[in-house]
Amino acid sequence: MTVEKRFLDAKQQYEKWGVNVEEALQQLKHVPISVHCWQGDDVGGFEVNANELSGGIDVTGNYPGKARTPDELRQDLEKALSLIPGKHKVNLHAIYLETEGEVVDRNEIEPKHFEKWVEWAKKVGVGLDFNPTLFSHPKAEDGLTLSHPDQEIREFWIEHCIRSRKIAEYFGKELGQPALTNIWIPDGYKDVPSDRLTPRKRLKESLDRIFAEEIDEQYNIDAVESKLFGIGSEAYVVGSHEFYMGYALQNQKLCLLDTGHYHPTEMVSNKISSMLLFSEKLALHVSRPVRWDSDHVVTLDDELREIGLEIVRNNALDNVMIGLDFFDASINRVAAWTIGTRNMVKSLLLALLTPNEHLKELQEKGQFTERLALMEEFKTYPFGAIWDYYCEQNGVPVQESWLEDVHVYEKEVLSKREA
Ligand SMILES: C[C@H](O)[C@H](O)[C@@H](O)C(=O)CO
Ligand SMILES: [Mn+2]
Repeated sequence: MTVEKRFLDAKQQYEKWGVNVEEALQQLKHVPISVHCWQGDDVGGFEVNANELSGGIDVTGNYPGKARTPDELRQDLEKALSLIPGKHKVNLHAIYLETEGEVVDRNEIEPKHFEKWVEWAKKVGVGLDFNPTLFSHPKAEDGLTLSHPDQEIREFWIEHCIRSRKIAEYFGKELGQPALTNIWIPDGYKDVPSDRLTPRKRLKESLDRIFAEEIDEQYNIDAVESKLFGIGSEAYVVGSHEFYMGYALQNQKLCLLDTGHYHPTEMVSNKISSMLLFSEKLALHVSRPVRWDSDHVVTLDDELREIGLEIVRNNALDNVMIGLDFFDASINRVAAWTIGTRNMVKSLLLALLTPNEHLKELQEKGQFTERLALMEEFKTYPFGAIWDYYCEQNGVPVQESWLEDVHVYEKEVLSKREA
């Protein structure tokens, strides 16, 4: 049976519930997922004086063929994007600058260092997002940056972040869509602090300095990313969820929720409706924590499906900036991007195909038996036939056939890269 025939049969089953399938597919095409470049080279970057990965994050595995240069990383990203339906964005970190061999420190970065990324983005038709990199640097080695007691170190990182926003503004102007500048810092303490307030006061002052210049949101949108703990900051993180939720609300910035940055039973999906009641937009780093903030490749698990449902139920496809954040070096890195991003798109499609208004009515009427029964039955509705058609319509491989493309790419390209 052809993809289209299966699609038409499945479409009828959803239409029975008033779902407009064609409209859902059209909506989905316009939801960009921000694909994180750092999965492609294990968060290494291209600084001339590159440092070991730090900041309490970790990459495990040594699968051969990782990108070693900007051109290789862009080549790998292009391959992955060719296997993912829809038009997306690529998320860069400051350490992915290109300086023609010149040593450029974090407080010296400029838009010109990202010109090749912009040229590439125009060529492949993607938007760009940006992140200042406040880790993997000598001035971050004691695990404090924007909240550091040493003002000189704070000034260094404040300058880095100020420059990062200007680079994002450059992306926005060049590419005709706003770039998200997301600030995450590793600041915290391994053991129980004697003073939780003072570092947070310093962080607030630093952020106020960083955001002092108003930048038009048609070019740059600011986000701040919270965290619960990291390796070496198990007892206390300066930029906690409460800190950034308050700071974002008070300063009209986006709070960025990373799904690996909360207690294991605390679900980001459960936070979205509350956050959107008080702020117009929010940002996500969709990841998969296994035992800790392990940054596993995103799978189509219950939490991912619930995140998709919350975004759609809250009519927030234009208000939630969806980024991915995982780095797995134990598998083919192009496959990792492909699996994680296709799953994020699947999650949104599953939500768009759900008769959400009907389910809301059942809840309002207290018909909890029907609510539960239907939510469970919809899980086995023929979603796959719709997804396969969406992939075919968008010119990307259907079902697992993309894996063969990755195998060929690995044989012809990745395997030829010496470590
Ligand atoms: C590389 C990213 O900045 C990093 O993963 C950050 O987003 C984070 O989630 C740290 O745990
Ligand atoms: Mn993150």
